[in-house]
Amino acid sequence: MTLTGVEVAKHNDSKNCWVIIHGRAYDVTDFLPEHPGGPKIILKYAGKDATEEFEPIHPPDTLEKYLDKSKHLGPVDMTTVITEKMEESPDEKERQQRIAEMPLLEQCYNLLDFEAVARRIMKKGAWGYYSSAADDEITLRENHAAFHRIWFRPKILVDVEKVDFTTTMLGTKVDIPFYVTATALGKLGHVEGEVVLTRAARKHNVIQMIPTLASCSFDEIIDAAEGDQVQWLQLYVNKDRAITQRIVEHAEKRGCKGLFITVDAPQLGRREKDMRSKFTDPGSNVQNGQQTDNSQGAARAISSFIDPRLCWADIPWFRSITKMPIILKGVQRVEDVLKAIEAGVQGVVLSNHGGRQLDFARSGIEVLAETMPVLRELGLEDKIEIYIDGGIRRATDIIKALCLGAKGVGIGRPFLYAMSAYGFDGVDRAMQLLKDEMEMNMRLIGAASVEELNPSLMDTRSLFNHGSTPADNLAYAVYDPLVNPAQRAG
Ligand SMILES: Cc1cc2c(cc1C)[n+](S(=O)(=O)[O-])c1c(=O)[nH]c(=O)nc-1n2C[C@H](O)[C@H](O)[C@H](O)COP(=O)(O)O
Repeated sequence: MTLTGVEVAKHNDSKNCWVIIHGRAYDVTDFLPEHPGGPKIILKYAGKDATEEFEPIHPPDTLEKYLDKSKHLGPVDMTTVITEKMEESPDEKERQQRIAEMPLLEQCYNLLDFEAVARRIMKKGAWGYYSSAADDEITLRENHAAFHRIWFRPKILVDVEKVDFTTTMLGTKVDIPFYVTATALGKLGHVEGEVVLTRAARKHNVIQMIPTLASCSFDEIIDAAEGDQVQWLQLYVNKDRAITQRIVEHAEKRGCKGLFITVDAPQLGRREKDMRSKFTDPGSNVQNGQQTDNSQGAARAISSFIDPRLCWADIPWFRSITKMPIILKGVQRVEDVLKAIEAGVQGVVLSNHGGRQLDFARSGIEVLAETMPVLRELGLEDKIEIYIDGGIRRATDIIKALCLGAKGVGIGRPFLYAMSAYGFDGVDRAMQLLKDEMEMNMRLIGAASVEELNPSLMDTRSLFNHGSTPADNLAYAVYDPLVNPAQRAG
């Protein structure tokens, strides 16, 4: 039986709450207290069409999987639904104007150009989620700044007519030593979400790491791959291990070639830009009488399932449930790299989650520089594949990582920004720019293949010296220079 918009609109409060998603009505009254994002955001759409808000945050099979069938109320005649077309706010009008004036794709010459465009044209909530990092975002900026403390010692008179920067990662041959790392909620930036990254990864023969918290369903992303395209799974371990086992076994069955267990997020970091952008709207009637839970940015809202008990004792269990190579993503000190080798995993990603977790964690490149000499001294450098991510924006950053001994690097935000601003063409251009930079810089450093990249090509003496810690933008923005009490009194 087809419902009308008027009928759905009658069920519009916390005692009786129906919503419309993709033209079908659902009774979510009983689900309100269980919603990881809190009841508030659902009640805002009680009795209305919630599709636009639902879409970027939830994979399409969410309601099928998690809402009892008895609550699926059937189709709604959408011609009878009164959509409150939010009168375009002045902000939205200005944003549309910036989109109309945005630079041509060809005017983006490097990965940071995409960030500049994305910042101007993305919706506040989406920009807040992608760009945010933990606390004062010092580590976010350190990730990029650390590369600027490493200088090259290039060789000359080397025949570099032919430069080959292909390599292998976990046994897969790739065109260039980077992969698309896991970044959640792809549909915040682009209506198609993560499958855009899948198509670009295929075109450039690089690997995509599929996030647990993708907007697209896992199977959609797998199905978007073609031929022998390789994908890895990034896993947030669920408190309910049976769910985790199901996810891992399904990923292996669907052909994933690596299990990247995220180990730096027993709780998601406090990302204030993300939190702020959740409450830029002038508030809504649903806050009346509701304890406003403003601790929820998108991150907190979608991550309450993550298990903070995850520990080294769990690794044998993971090895028992899958044949996929296991990589620990988010390792931040050499002692844990040694433990990872002992635990028998195949790799680590030296990473601080793009600065989104522990602020003042060191950059992946610095931890790499700490790690490799120790592994070489112990004769362990071939026992495990080492990756890094965080702040990689130039091919010279990739080359520095490989010179220090990394197998490859993960890149996150740049591809999100390129996708959000220009869709597939943006990601395609971003990857091609890196390939062009890689070819040029390998020639200029005097290396014809990745095998020739080694520590002697660099001067890393300043790398460990944090004298130039990134400016503390937030504190300086609010810092009150009036130090003399008399002045204050004035
Ligand atoms: C930018 C970004 C990064 C996220 C990310 C979402 C965004 C928008 N998310 S998060 O919401 O939970 O934090 C994930 C995630 O799902 N899982 C994960 O392992 N890393 C996550 N990361 C971290 C990512 O995998 C890389 O470690 C990080 O992005 C590398 O730094 P750059 O962005 O500077 O390349």
